[in-house]
Amino acid sequence: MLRGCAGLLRSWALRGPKRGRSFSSEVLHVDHSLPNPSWNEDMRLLFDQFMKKSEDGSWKRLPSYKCNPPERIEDVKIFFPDAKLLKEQMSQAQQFPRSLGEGVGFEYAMFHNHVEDRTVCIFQGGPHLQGVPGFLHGGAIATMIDSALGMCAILTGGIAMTANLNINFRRPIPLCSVVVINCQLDRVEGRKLFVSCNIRSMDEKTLYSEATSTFVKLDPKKKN
Ligand SMILES: CCCCC/C=C\C/C=C\C/C=C\C/C=C\CCCC(=O)SCCNC(=O)CCNC(=O)[C@H](O)C(C)(C)COP(=O)(O)OP(=O)(O)OC[C@H]1O[C@@H](n2cnc3c(N)ncnc32)[C@H](O)[C@@H]1OP(=O)(O)O
Repeated sequence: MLRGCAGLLRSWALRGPKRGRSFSSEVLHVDHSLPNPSWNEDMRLLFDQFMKKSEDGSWKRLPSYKCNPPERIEDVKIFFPDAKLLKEQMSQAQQFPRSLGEGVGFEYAMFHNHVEDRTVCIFQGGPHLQGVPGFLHGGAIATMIDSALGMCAILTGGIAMTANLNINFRRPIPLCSVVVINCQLDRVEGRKLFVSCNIRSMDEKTLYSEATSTFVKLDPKKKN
């Protein structure tokens, strides 16, 4: 199903990539987990359904930006005191899944349920994420899985990194279709957070992928 893809490519071709643009702080601090014109009907429908579920406070939409705010960078610096974070590099740094143009890469929104330790990510993979013609690249799928599982782990356990990620790709995901990544925290053992997820079609009939992962909470006593 390539619904919406042609239109996206057309608008990308018409506008062209914004070459050499320096990002203003306004652009960098836009919340990208809100609907934009590239979202197709399915994506909007799911978004609205989860916003409805968020009304009683059980689910919370997770805002998402191209750049981490300074306080987040400070949080992480505690664990990497010797890291040479060059000012110039840091000023250009962006969250990988937010680094592509609107509609052509990773379009997603995440919602978290603190009581159930679950994170849901609705994901529309754009035309620049192609692997086998017409389908998403496995690396793009892995990126979204890692990001969604990462949020699930970090929101429960604090700052942690992916130590291990196992994915079974069961069915190819059509480019520009909308899928749902359902993540859950399975258990915690010391600093290890065991999380898992599946990726399903909107109607839940197709199981595209399943994954399990171990995140390890960073230890401030260790010099990373
Ligand atoms: C990721 C930074 C998050 C920053 C958060 C900040 C702000 C939040 C804002 C936005 C969030 C944005 C994104 C979040 C979403 C996505 C996150 C993406 C995450 C990544 O994309 S991240 C990149 C890839 N990731 C790495 O680059 C890790 C490289 N790696 C290491 O840095 C170390 O390896 C580390 C730290 C993992 C562990 O090192 P360590 O020295 O602290 O711990 P140690 O080795 O002692 O192990 C302690 C216990 O974990 C067990 N253990 C260790 N390794 C294991 C493995 N592979 N499999 C199974 N179990 C394992 C041991 O067996 C022991 O278990 P036990 O205690 O039972 O003996």
